[in-house]
Amino acid sequence: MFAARQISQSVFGAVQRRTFSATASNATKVAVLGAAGGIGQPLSLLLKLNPRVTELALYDIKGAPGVAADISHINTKSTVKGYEPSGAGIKECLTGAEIVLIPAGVPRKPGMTRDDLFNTNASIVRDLAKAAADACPEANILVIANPVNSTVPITAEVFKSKGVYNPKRLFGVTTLDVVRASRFISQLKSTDPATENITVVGGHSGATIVPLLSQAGYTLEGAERDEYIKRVQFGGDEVVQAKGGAGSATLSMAMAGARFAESLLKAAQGQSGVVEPTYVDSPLYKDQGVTYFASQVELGPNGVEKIHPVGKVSEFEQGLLDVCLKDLKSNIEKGEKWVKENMGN
Ligand SMILES: NC(=O)C1=CN([C@@H]2O[C@H](COP(=O)(O)OP(=O)(O)OC[C@H]3O[C@@H](n4cnc5c(N)ncnc54)[C@H](O)[C@@H]3O)[C@@H](O)[C@H]2O)C=CC1
Ligand SMILES: O=C([O-])CC(=O)C(=O)O
Repeated sequence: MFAARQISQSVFGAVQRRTFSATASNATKVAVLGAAGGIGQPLSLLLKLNPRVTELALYDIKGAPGVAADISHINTKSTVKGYEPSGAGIKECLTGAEIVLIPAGVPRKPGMTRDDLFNTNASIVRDLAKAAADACPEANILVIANPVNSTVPITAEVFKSKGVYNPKRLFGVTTLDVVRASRFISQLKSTDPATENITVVGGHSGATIVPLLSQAGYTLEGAERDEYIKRVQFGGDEVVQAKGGAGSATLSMAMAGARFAESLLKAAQGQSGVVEPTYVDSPLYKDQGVTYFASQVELGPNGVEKIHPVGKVSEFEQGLLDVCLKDLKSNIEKGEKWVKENMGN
């Protein structure tokens, strides 16, 4: 238990570290769909180290029992079980889950945009969302699979079609953008990255990722500003290039996913004031036809507790937001249109 506490403290961000408690008060089942993948494996590892998780259910079309057997030897209290499409399958994996993380889907190769993944990942997410809507309609669903701007609306439409949609329980995981924005500013300003917490709003691809440096009291100018914004917006591409065809960010994403899950668990277990930026069904720009938007969201026992407004932004940031909203609207509409035409059985 001591080791778990130390590792958890070192992997989660500043907000988590200030408030971290190692006491698991509730029985909490967490499911990972796509658990044998590049993100799924380290994410499952980090969840095994989280004392708030009491049962870990790992599903993949291949390899999950092996990952589960491996992780189950770690000396923390939670139980771990792997599931494949055959046998007990996804239904048993999901039944009773409080949190379902979905990193299942193909990653990018150099030269691709996240939207290029749509054709493959839309149907994967749709089918997993159907399984979750049937087996654990009240769970918190955390969508990691790209393109997040579209896969979240797809998930929502599936839940709506089954009459179990609760907008407070559906989250697009954009935590990695916050992690990057915080890390990259710390490199420019020589600060401790663990104490930075840059708000990032919008969505999760290129120009839809809008870091709000002004809200952290920072002003960058000229080329330095442009390079910073580009690095945050295209941080994913930096990793895709460096991996040279072997995939996209997995380890930093696992950390980001585990951080978001930890925030939800803390809020579910009664801690107040837990705030994370996340891409949710949001009223903020509905009047402009943008029905999902990432902003600071206070989490609570019912999922989304309060969606904070974007707040004061600089003129430059307003320009970024205008571009973001245009792209986001078309990403959302694409997902909704596709799933309505391809809902299947
Ligand atoms: N939201 C974010 O910030 C980020 C999202 N991503 C996205 O996460 C996704 C996964 O990335 P990686 O783990 O690197 O890919 P990966 O290819 O290493 O792993 C994906 C896993 O999903 C499994 N899978 C495929 N279809 C499935 C199905 N129907 N049911 C269950 N499992 C299924 C595969 O067998 C594989 O194990 C990609 O779409 C990627 O773009 C990646 C990084 C950051
Ligand atoms: O870039 C990608 O394709 C994976 C991703 O979403 C990220 O690293 O932010």
